[in-house]
Order: sequence, then structure tokens, then C-alpha cells
Amino acid sequence: MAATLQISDLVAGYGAGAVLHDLSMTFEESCATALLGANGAGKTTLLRAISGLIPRRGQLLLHGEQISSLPAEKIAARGVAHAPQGRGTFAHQTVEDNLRIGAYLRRDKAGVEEDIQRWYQQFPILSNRRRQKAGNLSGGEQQMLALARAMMSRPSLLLLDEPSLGLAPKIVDEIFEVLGEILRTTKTTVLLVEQNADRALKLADYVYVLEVGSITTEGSPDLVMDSEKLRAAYLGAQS
Ligand SMILES: Nc1ncnc2c1ncn2[C@@H]1O[C@H](COP(=O)(O)OP(=O)(O)OP(=O)(O)O)[C@@H](O)[C@H]1O
Repeated sequence: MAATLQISDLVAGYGAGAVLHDLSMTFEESCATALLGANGAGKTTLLRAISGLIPRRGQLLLHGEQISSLPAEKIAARGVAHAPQGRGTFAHQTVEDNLRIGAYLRRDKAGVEEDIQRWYQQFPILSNRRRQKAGNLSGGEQQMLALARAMMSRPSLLLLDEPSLGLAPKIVDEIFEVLGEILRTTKTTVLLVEQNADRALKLADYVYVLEVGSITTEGSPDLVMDSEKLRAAYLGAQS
């Protein structure tokens, strides 16, 4: 199997001290990887380091090419879509304009209109709200828009930061159903940061556990399910 992204000896942070210490990770093509970790472990920092939003050093090989010195826009143009925590939609733009903006960095502009229709079909509520400003959507609708907008770039690597945060279980079901469909029907590789570990592990093919900026466990999701310690740490609230 080919790796979409291979990370070695990654060090990253926000200034004086490093938050991430010598991380090495592999994200296989068309697979979903869950990243678990306590608050402050460095999960968001890792997504930012991959997408070029913060300084970092080490190796980040995207489809075998080094991207660790590239700025965020160039990394996005190479097929990395980042849906940040808090959604990051353009509040003053309409739903439809947000979707179009999502396709902005796409090399091949053919099929943009079809893709917009595809996402309206996937999330009919967005179709009904297509002319509304994104800032007026509910939290769940904004999360659907953030996911659809990220997918409009037809990314090879999708970085999702807590897509279920603050949403009602029914909406979370819908988001995870769509993620499952993305994995089944496209070649997108997904890196999912999720407090809702139970759902993340059901979707994921592989899991990394990050503790204080270092990877302490990696393997199949069963590894977490079968470990009393890890279950207590990450599934405690839900099992
Ligand atoms: N912009 C920033 N400037 C300085 N330090 C930051 C910044 N953002 C995060 N940090 C610090 O980096 C560390 C890791 O934060 P990060 O947001 O990556 O954790 P996380 O695992 O995503 O946590 P959470 O689950 O709470 O979102 C924390 O100690 C945090 O205080």
C-alpha cells in the first residue's frame, strides 16, 4: 500500500518550546487514521504542522515529496484540505460561495458545478440554505459545510479537527456516515482528531495516541478497545 503522507522526526511548536517531539507517523492511501490524545497533547498542533500553518522541522513526505518547508497555500494546492476546529467557514459568504472557494485551489476546474450539486445531495439542508451567509447557519450545518467545502478541493489528504464538537448525536451520526461514504467512494486519506473516540475508532483503520507531544501507542483500533488502560483514558465517558 502507498503512503499518502510519511512523517519522520517532526518537531513543531509555537515559539520557544516544541509541542511535538520527533514524531514519526505514516498515513496510508485511502485509509482513515484516528488521532487520540488528552487536551493539550498536541493534536491540533500536528494538523497545523502538516498543513503548513506553523513552523516545523523534520520530514513530511506527501506522495513522496518533501513539503516541510512549503507555505500553507502550496500545501493546500498539493491536495491537503484542513477543516479546523471551530469549522473555519467564511461567515460573511454564502453557503454556495463557501463551496466555490473550496474548489479555488483545484488544478482541474472541470466538475466544480457537479461537485456542488453532489454535496447538496449529500447534505440537503445546505442546498436549502445555499444563499444564506455561512455565519447564520447552526453549528451542525456549519460543520457539514466545513466538510463539504474541504472536499470541494478533491483532496488526497483530509485533516479533520474535532468534527463532532458540540453537535447533537443525530448530526454527529450524519457527519460520520458521510465520512464513511467518502472513504468508500473516493481515494481520500483521512486524519481525524476526535474527542468522540468511540466513533473515531469505528471509522478508523489505524490509530495513534499522542501524549504530551509524543506518540505512545499506534496500531489497529482494536489495540485501544482491548487495552483496559487506553479504554479508561479515551473511551471512559462513552462506554
Ligand atoms: N497559538 C498558540 N500559541 C502558543 N501555544 C499554543 C498555541 N496553540 C496551542 N498551544 C499550546 O500547544 C499545546 C498543544 O495544544 P493543541 O491545541 O495542539 O492540543 P490538542 O491536543 O489539540 O488539545 P485539545 O484537545 O484541547 O484541542 C498546548 O500546551 C497549548 O497550550
